[in-house]
Amino acid sequence: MLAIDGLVKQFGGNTAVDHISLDVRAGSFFGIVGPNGAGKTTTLSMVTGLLRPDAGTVRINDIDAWADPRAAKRATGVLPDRLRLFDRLTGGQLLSYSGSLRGLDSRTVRERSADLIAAFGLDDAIDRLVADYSAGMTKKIALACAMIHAPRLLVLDEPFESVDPVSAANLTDILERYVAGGGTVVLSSHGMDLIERVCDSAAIIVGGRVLASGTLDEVRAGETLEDRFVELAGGRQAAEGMEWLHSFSD
Ligand SMILES: Nc1ncnc2c1ncn2[C@@H]1O[C@H](COP(=O)(O)OP(=O)(O)OP(=O)(O)O)[C@@H](O)[C@H]1O
Repeated sequence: MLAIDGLVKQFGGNTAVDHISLDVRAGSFFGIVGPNGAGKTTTLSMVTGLLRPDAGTVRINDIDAWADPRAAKRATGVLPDRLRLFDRLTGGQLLSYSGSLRGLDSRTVRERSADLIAAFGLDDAIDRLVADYSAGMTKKIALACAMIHAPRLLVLDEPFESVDPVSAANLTDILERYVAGGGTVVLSSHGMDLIERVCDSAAIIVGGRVLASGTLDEVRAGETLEDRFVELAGGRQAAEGMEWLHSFSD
């Protein structure tokens, strides 16, 4: 469903993504983990057409995403990092707008919006401006907008950040049903437990490179995902120094 081959991105002298290759099969729930600054957002931005790669290819459903971006975008729903939404619209208006942009007729938009609003538990918020939403509610409306055109692939950059546990469980449920129906999810997250619970495959990215990828069991290699992650990311750092922090200001 998604084939990433030899992706490279440099910012000045810094290689943020260093020949990343990943294969995500259709119907997979794929988690990407990595320390801060590992290159996860940069990789996902190149997958979704938001950032041009210096080298490498991205194929979505056998479409070269950079040679035929329109076709690739039709197949993809995206929740980018640091998302800027048209937040002077209400949640309902934003959903309609997203549906229209995707070429859906108004009846389909109405029907799907109603389903999404119910599924995401946004009934009470739908007539309020998105600018007034909490961070978690903003994630939910953005995810609903990403799903309205029924894409084959969902690419979600930290979808659970700021989302409360009940909503996260609800959101996981929605995504699991989407995958059970043949959809494919690729998400990045710092939530190891969550990835272990919901994903069937994963990749650990450190320093712009894939250090492990495959089924969850292959990546864990007999450990917990968190232990394997910490090991590959260079181990835990002993918190030394900063004795001044115990001197307290008063
Ligand atoms: N627009 C940019 N200009 C310059 N450097 C950038 C830019 N975007 C990302 N970088 C750098 O590229 C590297 C990878 O960043 P990226 O945002 O992809 O990491 P990440 O794995 O998503 O991190 P986090 O878990 O903290 O979100 C970092 O060193 C970052 O400073």
